[in-house]
Amino acid sequence: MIKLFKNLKSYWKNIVGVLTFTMIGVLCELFLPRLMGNIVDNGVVNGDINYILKTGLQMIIFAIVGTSSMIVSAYLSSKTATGFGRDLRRMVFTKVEGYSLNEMEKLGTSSLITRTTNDINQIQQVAIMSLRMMVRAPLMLIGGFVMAFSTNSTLSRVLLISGPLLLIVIATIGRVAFPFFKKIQEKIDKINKVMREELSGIRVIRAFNKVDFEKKRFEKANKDLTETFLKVTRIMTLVMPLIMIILNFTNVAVIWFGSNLISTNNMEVGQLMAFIQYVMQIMFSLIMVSVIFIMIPRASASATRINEVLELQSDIVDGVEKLPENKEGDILELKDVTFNYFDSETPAVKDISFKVKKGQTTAIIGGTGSGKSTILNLIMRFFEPTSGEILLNGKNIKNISQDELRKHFSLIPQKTVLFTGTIRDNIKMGKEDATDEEIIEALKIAQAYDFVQKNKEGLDYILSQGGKNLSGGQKQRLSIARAIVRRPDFYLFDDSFSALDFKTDKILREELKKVTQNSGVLIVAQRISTIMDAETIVVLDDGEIVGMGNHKELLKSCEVYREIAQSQLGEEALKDE
Ligand SMILES: Nc1ncnc2c1ncn2[C@@H]1O[C@H](COP(=O)(O)OP(=O)(O)OP(=O)(O)O)[C@@H](O)[C@H]1O
Repeated sequence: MIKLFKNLKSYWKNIVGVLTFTMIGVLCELFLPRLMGNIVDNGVVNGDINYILKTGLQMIIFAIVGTSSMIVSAYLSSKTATGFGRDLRRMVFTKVEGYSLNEMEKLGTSSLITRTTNDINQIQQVAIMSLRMMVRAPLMLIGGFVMAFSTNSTLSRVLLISGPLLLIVIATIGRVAFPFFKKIQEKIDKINKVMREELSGIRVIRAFNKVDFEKKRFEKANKDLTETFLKVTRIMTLVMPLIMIILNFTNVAVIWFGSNLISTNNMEVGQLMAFIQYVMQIMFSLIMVSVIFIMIPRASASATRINEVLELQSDIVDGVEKLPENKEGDILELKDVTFNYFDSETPAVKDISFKVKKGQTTAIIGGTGSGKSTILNLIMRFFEPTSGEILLNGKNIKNISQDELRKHFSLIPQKTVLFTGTIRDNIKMGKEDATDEEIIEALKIAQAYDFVQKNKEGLDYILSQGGKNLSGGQKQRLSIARAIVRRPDFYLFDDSFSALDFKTDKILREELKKVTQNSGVLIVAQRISTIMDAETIVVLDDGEIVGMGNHKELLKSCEVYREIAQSQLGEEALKDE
């Protein structure tokens, strides 16, 4: 947690303010019992009204200054802690943005969300408490003790027993509770995960009548979290009664011994009253410390989880070299690329070598799970190849920055992702400064303009989260338009025509040809009709290339391709080839 708190450095002015105002506040509070004792011993006992009024006025001034200082200190500490929380959220977000998909999978989306929200909240709470209490409590403790000792040193011995006793009780309870706090955060992760799956998969869950099953799954996670909370709460409920017992016994002891001292004329009544207040201040400062100690274990479990995110080194490091100028005939080349997912021993793709030339279409075909999407993910550098290299214009993509690399590509992912906002906003993701004319042209090529035009809002039609107010095919066409508007050097289509009917698929590809003449096109497809015109077709089977060439060549040379073609086009169609 200390590591995280180092980020408070930029708030040093606020922190100095908190310390100063807390100090003033505490000093004022410490003087009040002394003044009250004086009123009793010197004013009340002697019947000196003037003294009472004068000292009373001093008490009012001390009270006003003390309270005002505490208000300023509370304001500054809240401002600092919330700013600190905002900084942490920003740091985590920026770090996660730089992760490769491997790291994302290692930590898990739900856990990353909990860490950015709930865990950072814990730290923020502790920061507020610490700023307010960490100065106030020790200052009050020491100041109270000094004042109590200076009021009556004999009676102060009572504090030497009750003070440490209180600390021992609090420390023991904190120690027992610590492991549970870590578990609580993990269980919140779990509940978030179930909730996320339930919400995103609600249609499938209902369609398969799995609502009860999901309910049970949620109940289980919920019960698990509740039980852990209960366990920790049971332990924590011991804190207050134990503190109160010690506090009350201390008071009884102070009054008992104080009365004896008064009866032997070694103490005055006002002094005893002031002493009792100091005891209260000391004990309450110990309670404040205990509250922090109770919060620290949970926050420190959260801090560990946040540090895990901040310290996880991405296996993808930005290169610094510049990409050579684009020329006609620039190519993307994969050379003996092999890749294993982090939790898998067998490679998802193995020894992959092929080229994607500008002005040509290259296609990848293969059964499900044969590694087609993996190849596109490697080209976009979402993952780093385990071995082999990917070259763009002859330069290993490792050596250039990810921004620089991705500028040259438009990826049309298998699962369409659209964002909340207008159609215009979504298309502009491809090119920030795209004009309406460019957007409309892209929509026309992507065969999306007709349905966009049908809405009276046109480009201003607002898409709900994930584009849920559109059909699968409409979403896919918008995703294609977003890629087209960019006019990249390379288009990567990951099974991006699957939701289109055959006719639209055909027209779209014909239109596409007009704008991709100077670009390299890499198409991953299941449908042979989508890719049979490609200059080069790469046939994948179980992560390995089993054939490469054009349609005609592959029909002759590649058994796997022939089988796919046969199953999709029929024996008759193949006879004409
Ligand atoms: N994130 C992942 N973590 C672990 N293994 C994965 C991951 N994604 C894919 N795989 C595995 O890698 C292999 C290749 O997957 P990939 O998604 O590249 O196949 P694909 O050919 O695109 O399949 P499809 O046509 O069904 O989309 C599969 O065996 C799959 O189980």
